[in-house]
Amino acid sequence: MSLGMALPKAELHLHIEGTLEPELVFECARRNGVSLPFATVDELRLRYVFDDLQSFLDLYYLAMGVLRTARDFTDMTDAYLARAREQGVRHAEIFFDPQAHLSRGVPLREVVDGLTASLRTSEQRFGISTRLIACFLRDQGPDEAMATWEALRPHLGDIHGVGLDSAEVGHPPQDFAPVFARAREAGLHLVAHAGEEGPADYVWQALDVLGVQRVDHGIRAVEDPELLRRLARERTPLTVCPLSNVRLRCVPRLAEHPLPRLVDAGVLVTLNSDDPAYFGGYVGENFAAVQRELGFDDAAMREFAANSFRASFLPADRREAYLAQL
Ligand code: HPA
Ligand SMILES: [Zn+2]
Repeated sequence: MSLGMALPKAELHLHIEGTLEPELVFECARRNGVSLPFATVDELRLRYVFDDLQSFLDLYYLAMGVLRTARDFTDMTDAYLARAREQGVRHAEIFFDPQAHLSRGVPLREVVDGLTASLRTSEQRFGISTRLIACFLRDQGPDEAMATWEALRPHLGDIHGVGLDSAEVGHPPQDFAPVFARAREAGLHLVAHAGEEGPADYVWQALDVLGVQRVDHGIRAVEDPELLRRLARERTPLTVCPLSNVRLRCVPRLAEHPLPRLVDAGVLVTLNSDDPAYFGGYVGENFAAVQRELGFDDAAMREFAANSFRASFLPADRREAYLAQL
């Protein structure tokens, strides 16, 4: 097994709905009586070629339409944890998209119960500690985000943070200042996707207006030297997803990924899979691809793994215990 696969690591940028493999899409469709616009698993897999973020999101929201019951969410999460364990994951901070299910008439109780039924015993079964982060769909606007926040309130015992995802361009972080302020007052951790397809200015807004503790993606920060200095000085982590960036054509090829420039600027970078069922690899495969294509040495790969624990929302003593394993 390659070093990248074997290294103990935390995964901090993982959409649980993006772990839905085609086989489970068909299994859930069958048991829920949902009809699909593809005949076979292979036909679905052939669609996994994307021009940009939106073309991916169209298929991502379509496929997750088969998730109807708590059991579906439990099975999907169990399958992710089993795959993640094989790739060295010891801790996972997992995103889910409440609005993508509420809008289809699936009660939030069903979603959260299904996810937590798996996560509650993830340490015993898979040796993976977990946290759950609810993301607002930025393209559905700030009012719907606030309504979603209200719907989430009865579930806050199971939710550790909020994030911001979906179609980025034209939906700047600053629009979501009120709902992030509520989450902050409730003591939640704050993250946001910014600088994936959107400009470096969205990263500034995520930091200054939303007050996020980590930036998801953030790769377009390389276009702004002042922003790089800020991220490095404040040790604000970026959760970079290399295979995702190539598949969604944010970066033409892995060999041209801005990762080395981010590292050289002193930014605390982590490596993650984003939507591994769709982007050709789980987190260990992202580590392996980065080492192969960008020529990082073993010490640099260990540093990415160490960063994943440093950037986690675990308490300091648990972070230190994980770091001691590296
Ligand atoms: O990479 C992503 N970007 C934005 N929204 C998303 N939702 C799932 N994956 C993504
Ligand atoms: Zn993402």
